[in-house]
Amino acid sequence: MRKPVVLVSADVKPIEGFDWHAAISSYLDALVHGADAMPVLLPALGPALDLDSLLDRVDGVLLTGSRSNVHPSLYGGDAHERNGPFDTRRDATTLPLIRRALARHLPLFAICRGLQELNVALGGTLVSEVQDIDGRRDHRAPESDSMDERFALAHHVDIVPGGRLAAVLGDARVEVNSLHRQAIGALAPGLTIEAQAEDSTIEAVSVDAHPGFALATQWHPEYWVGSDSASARLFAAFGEAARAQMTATARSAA
Ligand SMILES: N[C@@H](CCC(=O)NCCCC(=O)O)C(=O)O
Repeated sequence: MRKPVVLVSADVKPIEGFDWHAAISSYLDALVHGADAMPVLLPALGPALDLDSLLDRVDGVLLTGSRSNVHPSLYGGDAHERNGPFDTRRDATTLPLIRRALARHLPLFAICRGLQELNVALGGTLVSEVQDIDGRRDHRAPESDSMDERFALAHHVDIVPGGRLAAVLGDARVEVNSLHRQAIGALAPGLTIEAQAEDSTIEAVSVDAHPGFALATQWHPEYWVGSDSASARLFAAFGEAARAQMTATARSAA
């Protein structure tokens, strides 16, 4: 049976003297094994891309995390190098992609940097170096060469009762990993908070005008999708939404 196809954001990475367009395998593996969907990488080619030609052919969009930060010039922030590293080609690709995908009501799942891109794409802002803000915890990954240690569950988040995330995870507390220096500052118009950390950091949002799955998490459910129940439920729900999109598209084409 045909499986839904999900467009996955890519970073631009210098490797062996060339620019590569790349995504971490855990996101791709989570789509295949957690969402039963087929990932297709979207190169960060910015305005060279005809996004409608791509979005006509997919059933969902996944925005991955990245160590790079959304360029501060896109939300009136301090564009100093200390707020880097940056990936302006990714920014130039994902921000218009988000707006076009939402306009089409395509299922959208945004993770970490992806949540930050969603907030900026819709007119919100970010704060940098969250750990230096009074009253905030350190949300950065632990110093370690072990990815399991870097992505270890680090703190709990409180899910907003009755919200769209609660519909997937239930309205309790979930333990999440934490690998970020930035966070949502001013929430964009049209976004609703779905979960917060104890220090009030926004940890998940949904898109008000979207009729289906349009969720973003500051944490990384892709990493433990094979062993963590909340992670698995998120990717299963996203896969179900992409499958429904695929079916609806096929019906309208018939
Ligand atoms: N750069 C942003 C977003 C953080 C993010 O997406 N982290 C994923 C990469 C994790 C890692 O390998 O360190 C921020 O810092 O807020």
